[in-house]
Amino acid sequence: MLEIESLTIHFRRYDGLWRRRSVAGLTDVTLDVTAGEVLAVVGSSGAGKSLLAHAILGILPRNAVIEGQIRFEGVGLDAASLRTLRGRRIALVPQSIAHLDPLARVGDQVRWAARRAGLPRGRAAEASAAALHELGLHEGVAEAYPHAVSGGMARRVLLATAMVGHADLVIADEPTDGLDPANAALVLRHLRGLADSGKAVILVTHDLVSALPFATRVAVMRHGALLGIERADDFSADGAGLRSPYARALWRALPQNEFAVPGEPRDA
Ligand SMILES: Nc1ncnc2c1ncn2[C@@H]1O[C@H](COP(=O)(O)OP(=O)(O)OP(=O)(O)O)[C@@H](O)[C@H]1O
Ligand code: NI
Repeated sequence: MLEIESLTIHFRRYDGLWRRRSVAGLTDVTLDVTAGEVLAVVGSSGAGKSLLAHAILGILPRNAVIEGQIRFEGVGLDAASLRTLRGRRIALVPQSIAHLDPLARVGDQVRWAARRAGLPRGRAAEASAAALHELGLHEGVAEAYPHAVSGGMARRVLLATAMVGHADLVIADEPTDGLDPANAALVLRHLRGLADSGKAVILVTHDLVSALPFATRVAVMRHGALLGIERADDFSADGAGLRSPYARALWRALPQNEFAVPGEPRDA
């Protein structure tokens, strides 16, 4: 469904008045996402995960210089194609709950997302109520302003705005940040459900362990580069099935795995 080929992003910056400098963001990232799968994109802070998400949606800042190809169902993504795809066939769950409009009731915001996705007025109201309900948010929540809902609820509202238009590709940027384990699992179950119903999901997260039960494949990023794409199932036992040495090291270093590595000293 989505193909990214040799995506490189850098940022132009001015040092003082005259000197221009270029700061690397992403380097030569190639990956694809197919219908029916959850691709988890993992990496520590600053790895470039959000940049990747924003590049797909075409919402990078003006000083970003982009090279490479991004194709959605074979069509190159550019400003024109994105205008029709964004919010309709490709949806974003943004990383920060600050992206809710503080001056609008949350139910209205979900309804607007449905309208933007092309649903007629009546259907949009219905779909928005259904999406909120499905995520365990009762009717009172729809009437509330963002400041009056908890962080966990706000996260689910953001997920509802992305789900309501039945986009084919949902990009969720840290959708479980700040959620307790039960709510995090609820959100991840929903994303998995989208994939199981034939959509494609990109799940950006720094929490590999929580994502694994719901992911099909895992793309491991570090310092703006893609270090490998692994099958989620290969993150098991001592990780011998993992192809990238970094992914293997990452897996073996997890606290719960420290005894699972046969024949290796624990502090190696
Ligand atoms: N507008 C910009 N100008 C210059 N550099 C930027 C800009 N936006 C992002 N970067 C840099 O790109 C790198 C990757 O940032 P990104 O937000 O993608 O990281 P991330 O993996 O999403 O991290 P986190 O887990 O903290 O959200 C960072 O080093 C960041 O400073
Ligand atoms: Ni991020």
